[in-house]
Amino acid sequence: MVEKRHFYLSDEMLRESPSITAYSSPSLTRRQELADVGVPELGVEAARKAMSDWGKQASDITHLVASTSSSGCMPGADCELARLLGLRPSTKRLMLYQTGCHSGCTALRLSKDLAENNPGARVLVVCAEVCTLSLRGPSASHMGNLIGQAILGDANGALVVGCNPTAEEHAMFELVSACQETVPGTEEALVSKLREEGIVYTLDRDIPRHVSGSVEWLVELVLQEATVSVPDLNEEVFWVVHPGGRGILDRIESKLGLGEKKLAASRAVMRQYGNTRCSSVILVLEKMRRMSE
Ligand SMILES: CC(C)(COP(=O)(O)OP(=O)(O)OC[C@H]1O[C@@H](n2cnc3c(N)ncnc32)[C@H](O)[C@@H]1OP(=O)(O)O)[C@@H](O)C(=O)NCCC(=O)NCCSC(=O)CC(=O)O
Repeated sequence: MVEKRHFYLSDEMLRESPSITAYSSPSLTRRQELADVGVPELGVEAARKAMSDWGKQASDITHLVASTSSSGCMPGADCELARLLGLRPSTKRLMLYQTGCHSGCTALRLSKDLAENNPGARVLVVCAEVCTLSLRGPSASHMGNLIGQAILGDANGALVVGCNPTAEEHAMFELVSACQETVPGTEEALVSKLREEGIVYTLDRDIPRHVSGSVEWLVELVLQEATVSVPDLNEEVFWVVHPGGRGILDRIESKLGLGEKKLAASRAVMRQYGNTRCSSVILVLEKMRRMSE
């Protein structure tokens, strides 16, 4: 289902750093050097587009929530993003490192709380991913790694979150409610470890089954928390689902009995970019927005 992916790492960079394309070779320093530059460099492009869409100035941003699983350093990518964007030094920054694919939703959830609890706040959310820490060659004994190498790609997404839009602001989505649930017994399903050879992750073959096994009660819970009644999950509901993998989307669709067009935005992003971890959800929101237009 993945037809195209985009990578920050060029052929030249890979040839210069063969330790990155080996399955296991000490390479953390080189990987981190590339991520130190790549994450803010690409994140800033997404942020500039989101801010120009929003139509206001960098000085109007009060908070910055940045997320990536591609790096880890201090001062963090948030600091460099703020500098490159010309945000005010008093901008309140929050950096989310190594929080995985669900971090796009985590960033949205946090930005909602920040916007609702700080009158006039305008929160810039930047989700930036480059595969510099996790790209590696195959190993016959590590299928979960190979699956990840086959579906993950690089992409960056950004948006501005606030409450009570002014006359010049045009809100595109409303964050009605946000929640997080930990599904018991899935702690070992997706594991990512930072080692001398970079990030080594393992995707369990049962991930699609775990997701589809809990999606019904999770959707019920979300609707309950949002105090929204949805008699038919196909009617008047738009679905923005993290494109984790084709198997995951297929199983969610069949478990919830969704019509084939309901996950079209997620499938389009999967086709054009692959699974881009925390930025995926912003890409799907953007796709949904364009499809709705
Ligand atoms: C990769 C796929 C598209 C392949 O789908 P297919 O229908 O082509 O094939 P399939 O599922 O039947 O799998 C083919 C064979 O590979 C095996 N297989 C599949 N996944 C495996 C894994 N992770 N580890 C070991 N083996 C695996 C299957 O058991 C099967 O073996 P046999 O033939 O012996 O039966 C799908 O399996 C999928 O979407 N998987 C989920 C990918 C995933 O984990 N995404 C989450 C990414 S992380 C993320 O999004 C969050 C984060 O990072 O935080």
